[in-house]
Amino acid sequence: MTAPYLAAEELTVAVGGRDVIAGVSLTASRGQLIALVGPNGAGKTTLLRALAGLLPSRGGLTVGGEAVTSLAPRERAKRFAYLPQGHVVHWPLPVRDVVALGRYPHGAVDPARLSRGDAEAVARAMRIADLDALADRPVTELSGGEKSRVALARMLAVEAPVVLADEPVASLDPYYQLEVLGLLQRTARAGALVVVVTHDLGLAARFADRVLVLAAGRLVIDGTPEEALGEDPLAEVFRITAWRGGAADQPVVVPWSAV
Ligand SMILES: Nc1ncnc2c1ncn2[C@@H]1O[C@H](COP(=O)(O)OP(=O)(O)OP(=O)(O)O)[C@@H](O)[C@H]1O
Repeated sequence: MTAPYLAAEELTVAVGGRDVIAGVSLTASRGQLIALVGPNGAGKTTLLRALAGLLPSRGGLTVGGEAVTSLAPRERAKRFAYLPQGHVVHWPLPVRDVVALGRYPHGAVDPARLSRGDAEAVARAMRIADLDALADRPVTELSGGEKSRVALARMLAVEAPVVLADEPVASLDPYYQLEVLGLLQRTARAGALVVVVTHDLGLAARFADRVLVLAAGRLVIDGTPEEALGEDPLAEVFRITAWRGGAADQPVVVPWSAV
């Protein structure tokens, strides 16, 4: 196992006067795809934002051995690529220019005048997200799923060591759900630490190396998909039963009934 790249020690996040995240400790290495799961309101988005230094927190938080709070905003934006939930762009910019916004932390302020390195990163992200055919279309005219892929490509264009994606497949059809999880898995295999928030326990089981289960702001399970999505955690945390099996050496979890 490679050395931890991201470390949180007793991380606590207060929102609206109460601790929404309470004493979360974890370490994570580059090369891993981690699924962050939990019921509605458990604190997944809050934890993801806090890990990127987008929310003030108490406790320890380091990235690459440095305190996240010690990093200048631009340096933080280079270390953490963050895909917010339900991301929308309201300006009718061409898809390619929206993806180029991902190079802003690297100093690219004008999509029409990208350096060669920035242009190559944008082209890589567009290709990975299967957007070449949409490159010149105004982003406002795309379908919800197409917009999601643009947001994903913008995030990938950062080429950051840590990728934090909040429900990246929520509005995608099954083909692109599998494609996007597959590409995030390849991004992890290429050396990034990828954390994905999802309600799709089947995709979490199928693609994640490790699953973090959050309940009422606490990290209650940190384990393999088999451990984290076993019968007891599903009943106690998610209040469901599931059909569990395996295919091609991968765990299969199909939510079955509410308990
Ligand atoms: N700005 C805010 N002010 C007050 N409370 C907030 C704020 N943002 C989040 N919360 C509360 O913090 C808790 C965790 O919210 P969060 O969005 O992190 O949960 P989540 O696990 O991502 O939920 P979901 O699965 O529904 O997206 C919720 O109870 C929510 O009401």
